[in-house]
Amino acid sequence: MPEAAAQLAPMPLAAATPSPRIAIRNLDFFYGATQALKSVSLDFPDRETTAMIGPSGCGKSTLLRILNRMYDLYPNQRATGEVMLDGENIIAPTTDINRLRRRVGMVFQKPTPFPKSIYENVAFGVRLHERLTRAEMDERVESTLIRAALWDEVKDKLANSALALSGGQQQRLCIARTIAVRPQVILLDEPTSALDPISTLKIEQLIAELKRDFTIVIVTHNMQQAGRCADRVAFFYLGELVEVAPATDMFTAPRERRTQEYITGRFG
Ligand SMILES: Nc1ncnc2c1ncn2[C@@H]1O[C@H](COP(=O)(O)OP(=O)(O)OP(=O)(O)O)[C@@H](O)[C@H]1O
Repeated sequence: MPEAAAQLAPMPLAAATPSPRIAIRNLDFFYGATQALKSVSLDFPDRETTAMIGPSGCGKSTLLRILNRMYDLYPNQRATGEVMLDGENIIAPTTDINRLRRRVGMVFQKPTPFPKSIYENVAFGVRLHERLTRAEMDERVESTLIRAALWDEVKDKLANSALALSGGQQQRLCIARTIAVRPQVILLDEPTSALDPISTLKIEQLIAELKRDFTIVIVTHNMQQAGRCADRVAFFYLGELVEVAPATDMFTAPRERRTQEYITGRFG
């Protein structure tokens, strides 16, 4: 092919690789003078679950908190580099934080339902962003609770306090509250560490179900959980991303010695 024609020929498509919903490039993060993340570059593909693992203090939660600009609440915390969400650098000062937090929802380690009714827990965030009729809101609450695998357990007590639910039910309600506003990305910070094994299994099943519609990023200390839930696993050590790989490869044939030592329990 002549050179000019070759330049015009379409690039071959990487069909097997889904496009990243979030693309991080050269991300540094500082708590005052302490650098907690060092030149991290990492993609979070759409409709996949990525687990972040690594020993305590390696920067997993810091990275999660960057993705919805939680660090903005603290004046001495600072991120530099690029965190592109659908082409927009969300760490730029011009980012609309309210809009970002609607697009990127977060579920915390301990279930944190509002001290309100089950219905209100789901409806509250929706009201901040949308004007729905009563019937539309009823429909949103029901469909969301179905999606969060909680409807059958709560449909007859929607007016009851969310605080009367079990820990596992409360965490599913927190997931419902997050997905009710229709985000693109769901961040989960050790979402089952306060739960019993059966509740943990239900949340893991729910995560597997939700990834059909969302980009999911989960921080977990539990390697089995990462293996069960995640399509891809990213291993961090001392603020650096050591390697990222499909979950099956990461746990059977890690490329880096530090990853191998960590997943075989030699440190952390
Ligand atoms: N508010 C803070 N002020 C100063 N340093 C902090 C703050 N929060 C975290 N750090 C430091 O930043 C580094 C990364 O912490 P981070 O909480 O992100 O780690 P982690 O991998 O999530 O740990 P863990 O698994 O224990 O939750 C650690 O060295 C920690 O001491």
